[in-house]
Amino acid sequence: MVVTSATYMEEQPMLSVRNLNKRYGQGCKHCETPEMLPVNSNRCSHCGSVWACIDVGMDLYKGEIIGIVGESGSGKSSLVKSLYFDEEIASGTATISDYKGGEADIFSVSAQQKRYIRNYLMGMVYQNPWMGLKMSFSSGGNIAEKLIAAGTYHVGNIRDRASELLNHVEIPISRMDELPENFSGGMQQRVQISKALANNPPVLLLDEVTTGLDLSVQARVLDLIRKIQREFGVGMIVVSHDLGVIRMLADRTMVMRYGRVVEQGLTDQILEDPGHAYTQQLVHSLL
Ligand SMILES: Nc1ncnc2c1ncn2[C@@H]1O[C@H](COP(=O)(O)OP(=O)(O)OP(=O)(O)O)[C@@H](O)[C@H]1O
Repeated sequence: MVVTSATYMEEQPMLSVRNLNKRYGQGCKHCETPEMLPVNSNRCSHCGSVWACIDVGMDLYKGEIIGIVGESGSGKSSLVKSLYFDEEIASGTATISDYKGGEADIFSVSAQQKRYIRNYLMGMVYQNPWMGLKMSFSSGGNIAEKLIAAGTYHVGNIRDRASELLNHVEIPISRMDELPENFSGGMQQRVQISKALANNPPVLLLDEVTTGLDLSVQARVLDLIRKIQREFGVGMIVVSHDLGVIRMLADRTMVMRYGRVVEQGLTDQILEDPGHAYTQQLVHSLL
């Protein structure tokens, strides 16, 4: 399944994903392929394996935000974690226009090339800041780690870039040498965002980044994400179970259930006039 929009059709997508399948567990003769499972489940009742993503496809264009919604366990996080190589996929392909002219399947390249892609071409912001930040490093040190991985070694340059990034996410420069452990949840998310942006990646993946934050703190992080989209033209995939977040951020939305994309389209259209019964249920639960 592929999300496209006439507005973007003339450009080359920054990120294209095709037929992505992700399974947790060894599988058995009853679940060798996801099609062998009933449509209303993605878990094998025989061996307990889960097909977390089934035949997922999308095209993400420059400066666009695609929202991914769905109830808990629908496969949203597995999708972005697979794209960031945190998880091994079972099958599928993905290309990035800034990588080898958009010709190479990023899932098939070497571990070293995957590290390159993670360092230069994609940034990831996790729901849990402990996954995205080293809490024993200062916030500046966290950004430095990402810069060093991409070949910036000059201390002065690193501090300048870290100051610029922290300033951008409204963390006082005076706190650059403090451990993020001592920061509030909203501040930790902003440090994570600055770290993810360190090497100007064209694609940013955000997994439930405002979940668990107070509403006012949440609003500030959402504003920041919008600002980054406007100023840097970064393409983003935003995972959220919260349709309010999706409404505010996403140009287009994919709705996932049991690992499959059940509906996709322009966000306004999906929220105003949901076609699939499951989306209708999600939208009505928000009202
Ligand atoms: N490490 C894992 N091992 C085994 N199964 C997993 C693992 N991670 C996720 N799953 C299963 O894969 C399916 C999809 O999980 P995933 O976390 O991607 O869903 P989600 O839509 O992001 O849910 P949530 O909103 O609760 O984070 C679920 O059935 C989940 O139990």
